[in-house]
Amino acid sequence: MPASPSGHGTSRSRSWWGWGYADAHPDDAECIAMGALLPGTLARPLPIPRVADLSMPRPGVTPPPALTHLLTADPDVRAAHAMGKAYRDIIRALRGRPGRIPDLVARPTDDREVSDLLDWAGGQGVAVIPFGGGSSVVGGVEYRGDTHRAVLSLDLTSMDRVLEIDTAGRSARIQAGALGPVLEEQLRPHGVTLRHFPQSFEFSTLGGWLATRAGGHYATGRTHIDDFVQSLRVVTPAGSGASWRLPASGAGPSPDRMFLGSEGALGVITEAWMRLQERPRHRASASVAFTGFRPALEAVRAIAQSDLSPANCRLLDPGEALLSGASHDGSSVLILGFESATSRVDDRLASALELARAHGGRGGTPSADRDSPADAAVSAWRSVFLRMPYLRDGLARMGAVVDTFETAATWDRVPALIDAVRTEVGSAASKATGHPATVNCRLTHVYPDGAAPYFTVAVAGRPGDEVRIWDDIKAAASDVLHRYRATITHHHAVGRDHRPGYDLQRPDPFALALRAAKDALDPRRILNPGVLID
Ligand SMILES: Cc1cc2nc3c(=O)[nH]c(=O)nc-3n(C[C@H](O)[C@H](O)[C@H](O)COP(=O)(O)OP(=O)(O)OC[C@H]3O[C@@H](n4cnc5c(N)ncnc54)[C@H](O)[C@@H]3O)c2cc1C
Repeated sequence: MPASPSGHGTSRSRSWWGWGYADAHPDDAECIAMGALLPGTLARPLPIPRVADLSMPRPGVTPPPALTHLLTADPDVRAAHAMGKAYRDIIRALRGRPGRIPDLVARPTDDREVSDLLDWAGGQGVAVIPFGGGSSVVGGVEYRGDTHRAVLSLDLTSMDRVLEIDTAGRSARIQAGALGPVLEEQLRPHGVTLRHFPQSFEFSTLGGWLATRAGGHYATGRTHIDDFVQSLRVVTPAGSGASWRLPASGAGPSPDRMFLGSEGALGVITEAWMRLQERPRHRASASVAFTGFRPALEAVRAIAQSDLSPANCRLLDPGEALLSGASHDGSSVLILGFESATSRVDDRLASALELARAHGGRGGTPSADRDSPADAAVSAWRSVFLRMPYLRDGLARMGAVVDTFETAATWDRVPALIDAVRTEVGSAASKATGHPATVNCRLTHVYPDGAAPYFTVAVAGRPGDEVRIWDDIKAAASDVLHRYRATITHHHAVGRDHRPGYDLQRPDPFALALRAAKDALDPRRILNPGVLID
């Protein structure tokens, strides 16, 4: 059995403690070079942690013979399922203090087996943590309680098939444990795609996307996975069921809406009918530089409020632009991209560039209408974007405190919100560490009525104190978001880390209804305890 969830058809092994493939992590020399850019970091990287060094108690529960073929207590597998992939998780693993390690990991292959595992766990007082790719960045896949007899990580990645394709209706029935590439590989021969590409695409699953309401690469329009859902099948401790496949329905509150974003606390999503698209044949992209960030925000608002609907409309502030190599002269950079399966997109790009220039944007030579961008800033940004999680882990090895958080707010609040986050989070980070901190911002998704700013914080930590420092930084960030009535998360989900912010954000009657749903569907409180509702 591999050391971590599927390497999806490759022989490469996944890192149990860090992002992605173990062989893709920066080596010591690269870590040291990165650390030199952040004053106060360590002289040498922390060693790569070893599972053999973890203290791992024996499983606190013995499964019945009928289920043993689905379960493993292999230490490598247990360690790989102990946490998600936030900075908080990476540094705890590096320090040899991961969260509570699950007693057992189960890999069911169908609904019946999921249901049998839930029945057994309910009878034994075992907490069940649904686990897709384990890419949660909000403490969504770890157990932090002490009221359950044992913890079972329910890994869905053996349920990874595209079961049916409805070509006429352009939709497919897909098992929830399919990792992004596994799912797309099965759709490709049919000329269709789900075309949902979160940054974590390679190592996250359809079920995880649905359970967290993930945000994909579309910057406008269909930004969240919700927009592609036709129906869901869910197994709960109280029974299983599927919603009808419908193109749209006005029949009362949507059953799918109850499980989208339910983060494994109400049931296990086992499959979904998903709306597909033809593969795009026409693409065009360009970047535009701005001297000031405010005019750039205005340009983005104008584009978001037009009917141009760019697939990519990422605004990078000067720090982000520098980090990704998109600019070296202190400019903010707007990356624009258009795509279509049916018609050329050059005119739409030209119109967006016109709007950007009307707000002071410079440059913006459109690429040819093809896949690889001609624009150097667009290319630079794309390659750093995909490598970024590996670099973050390298910086963590150098003792840096470095992670991201994201939000969304209406346009009337966006500029002041971004300023307040930069100032207040930057000063909280410096205060907590005694080192200068950087807080960079980009807009990942934009809407006619608002935008989703995404922040990256980097500061040298104090050895051994990194988790507390990050928690202080996150608390300062949550305070600002709450004050500006900006959501605690636009797409990273709530998990355990965002519970306080989520509790403040949701209306009381809704909390009552959620608690009632939890009572009805999970009466023994075994599913992902501590997430969304107690
Ligand atoms: C480097 C990096 C980049 C990221 N980029 C993005 C991004 O671009 N957009 C974005 O939205 N998020 C992003 N994330 C966050 C994360 O990838 C998403 O939350 C993703 O949707 C999680 O999918 P997963 O399969 O890994 O789920 P997991 O991490 O395994 O689980 C996430 C949550 O869903 C629950 N769950 C998982 N599967 C099921 C199921 N079948 N039924 C019920 N509950 C289930 C879990 O219990 C947990 O609460 C990123 C994370 C990292 C580390």
